[in-house]
Amino acid sequence: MLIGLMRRLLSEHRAAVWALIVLQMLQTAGNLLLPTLNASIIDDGILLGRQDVILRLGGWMAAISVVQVAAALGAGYLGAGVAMKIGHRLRRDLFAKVQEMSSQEVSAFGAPSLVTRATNDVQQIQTFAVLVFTMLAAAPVMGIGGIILAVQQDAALSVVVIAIVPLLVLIMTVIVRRLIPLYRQGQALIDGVTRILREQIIGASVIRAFVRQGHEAARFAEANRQLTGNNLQSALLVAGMLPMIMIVVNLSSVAVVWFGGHLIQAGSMQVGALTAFIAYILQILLAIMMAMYVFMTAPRAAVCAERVQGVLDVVPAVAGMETAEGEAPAAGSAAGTPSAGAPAAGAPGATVEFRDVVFAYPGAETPVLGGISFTARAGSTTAIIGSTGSGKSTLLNLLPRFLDAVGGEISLDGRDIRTFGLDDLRGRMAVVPQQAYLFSGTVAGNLRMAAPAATDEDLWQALRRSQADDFVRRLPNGLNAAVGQGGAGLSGGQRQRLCIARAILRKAQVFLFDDSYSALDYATEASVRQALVPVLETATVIVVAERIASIMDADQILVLNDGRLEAQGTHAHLLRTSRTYREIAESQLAMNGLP
Ligand SMILES: Nc1ncnc2c1ncn2[C@@H]1O[C@H](COP(=O)(O)OP(=O)(O)OP(=O)(O)O)[C@@H](O)[C@H]1O
Repeated sequence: MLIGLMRRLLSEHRAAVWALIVLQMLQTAGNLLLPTLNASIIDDGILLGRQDVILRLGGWMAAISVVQVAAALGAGYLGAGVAMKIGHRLRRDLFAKVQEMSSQEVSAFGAPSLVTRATNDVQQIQTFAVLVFTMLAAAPVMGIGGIILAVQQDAALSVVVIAIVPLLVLIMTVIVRRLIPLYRQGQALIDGVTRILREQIIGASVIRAFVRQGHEAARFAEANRQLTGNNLQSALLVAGMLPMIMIVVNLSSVAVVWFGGHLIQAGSMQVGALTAFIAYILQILLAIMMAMYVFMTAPRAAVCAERVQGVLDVVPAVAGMETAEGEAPAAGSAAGTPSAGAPAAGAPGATVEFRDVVFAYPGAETPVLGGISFTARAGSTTAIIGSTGSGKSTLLNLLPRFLDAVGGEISLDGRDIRTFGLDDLRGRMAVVPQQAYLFSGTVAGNLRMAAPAATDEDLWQALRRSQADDFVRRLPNGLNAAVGQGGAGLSGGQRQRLCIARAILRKAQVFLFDDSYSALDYATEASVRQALVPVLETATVIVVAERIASIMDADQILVLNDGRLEAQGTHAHLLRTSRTYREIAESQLAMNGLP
C-alpha cells in the first residue's frame, strides 16, 4: 500500500527524484573514496615522507568534501521540497474526497478519524518520504560499495563483515515485526483520543449540566493512558535497538583492530589499509543503520498509508460532482453556480415528483422510507409533518441527493434527478438545514456562500425578510461582525434566521426548509413566513415542520408515519380524513381554538 501510494505520488516529481538520486550517489561516492585516499596519504605520503603526495591527495580530499557538501545541501533541499509537495497533494485529495462523501460515508470513518488521517497520518507519510529521500538510495550504494572496497583492502579481514551483517538484519527484523501492530494500534488510539476530546469540547455544557466532569475526565484519562502506553512500547523498542546495534558495531571494530594489528605485525597489511578498512566497516554499519531507521519508520508510514488510501478509495455512493457535460443551466435560474445576484424574488419553480420512492440507510435491515409518491408543483408549498424519526429529514435529503433513493424515481420538471450533474442539481435548490450551521468568518461571508456577488443592500434585504436585520445591525461591525465556528456567539434563533437569509439569497427553483423555524417564537415565525411570500411565490417550496400552525396554509400536507406516506391533502381535508393528522392537530391546536 505504502509503496503503491509513494509510486503514484512520486510519478509527478520524476525529475526531482532522479536529481535526488544523482546527488545522493555523488555524496556516497565521496564517502567511499575518502578512506582510500586517506590510506594512500598514510601509506604513500606520511610513511614514505613524500610531501607532494600528501598535498596532491589532500587537495583531492578537500575538493571531494566540497562536492559532498554541495550535494548534501541540494539533496536536502530537493528531498524536503518533494516530501512537502506529497503532503500537500495528499491533504488536498483527502479534502476533495471528504467533500464528495455522503454523511453515511463520513460517519463510517468518523469525523475525528478523518481529521487524524488528513493531519497526523499525512505527516507520518511526509516524514517517511524525507527519510527515504535522504537515506534509502544512499544506504545500499554505501553498503555494497563499502563491502567491495573493504574486501579490496583485505579479503581475510572481511569475514568480520560477513558475520555481523546477518546479526544486524536479524535484530532489525525482530524489532520491526513487533513495531507494525503497535503502530497500527497507535493510530487507532489517536483517533480515540481525538474523538473523546472533540465530544468533550463540543458537549462541554451538557457535561457540566449533568455534572459528568469526573466521568468524562476518567474516560479521557483512560484513552490517554492507552495511547501513552502504546507510544512508550514502540519508543522502547526503537530506543532498545540503538544500544544493540552499538554493541555489535563496537565488538566488530574491536575484532577488526585485533586481527588487523596482528596482520600489520606479520607485515601482511599496512597501517593506512587498516585505517581505510575500519572506515569502510563503519560505513557498512552506517548503511545498515540507515536502512534500519527507514525500515523502522516504514511500518508506521505503511499503516498511515493504508488509512489514507482507505479514504481515497471510497467511491462516493452519490457520484458526479461536476455539471453534466453540455448541460445548460435552467432558464431563469442560476443553476449550476451559486446565484450571483439579488435575492430570489420571483425565481420560477420546478415540478418535483416522487414516484414510489424507497430509501434505506446502508446496513439497515428495513427501509426508513417506502412507497413515497407525491407531486410538488411550481409556485406551491408542500409541507411534511409526522412524529420524530418518521423520516421527514431523510425524505428532504433525497432531493439534493445528499442521499440516494434505493427504489422508485425522483424527478425535477419530469427529468430524473440522477441525470443532472450534482452541482447543477444542487444549484437549483436552496436548503435551510435542521441544524442551523454557520461557518467561522463574518455574517456577510456566511450569507455570500449562497450568492457571492450579492451587494450589501441584497444582504440587508434578505436579512429584513428573515427578521434578522435588527440583531445584525446591533452586532459590532454589523454585516462584518465575526461569527464563530458553527455559529458560536449567536443564539439558536439568530442562527436559524441567518440560515434562512442565506437560502433566500439564492435564485433557486426549489426551496427546502427542514424544521427551519423551530427556534423562533410564534410571532417571529409568522413575520418571517409573511416576509418570504414574495420571494417564494413562484418557487417550489417543501417544508418540514413540527408545528401545525406553521403549515396550515400549505397547498398540500404530507403526513409521514414510520416512513410511510399515510395521507396527503390540505389542512381541512386531512382534518376530515387522517386520524394521525387530527391527533397531531388536536394536541397542538385544540387549546387555541383553531379549526
Ligand atoms: N445516518 C443514519 N443511519 C442510519 N439510520 C438513520 C440515520 N439517520 C437517521 N436514521 C434513522 O432514520 C429514521 C428517520 O430519521 P429522520 O432524521 O429522517 O427523521 P425525522 O422525521 O426528520 O425526525 P426528527 O423530526 O426528529 O428530525 C430514524 O429512525 C433514524 O433513526
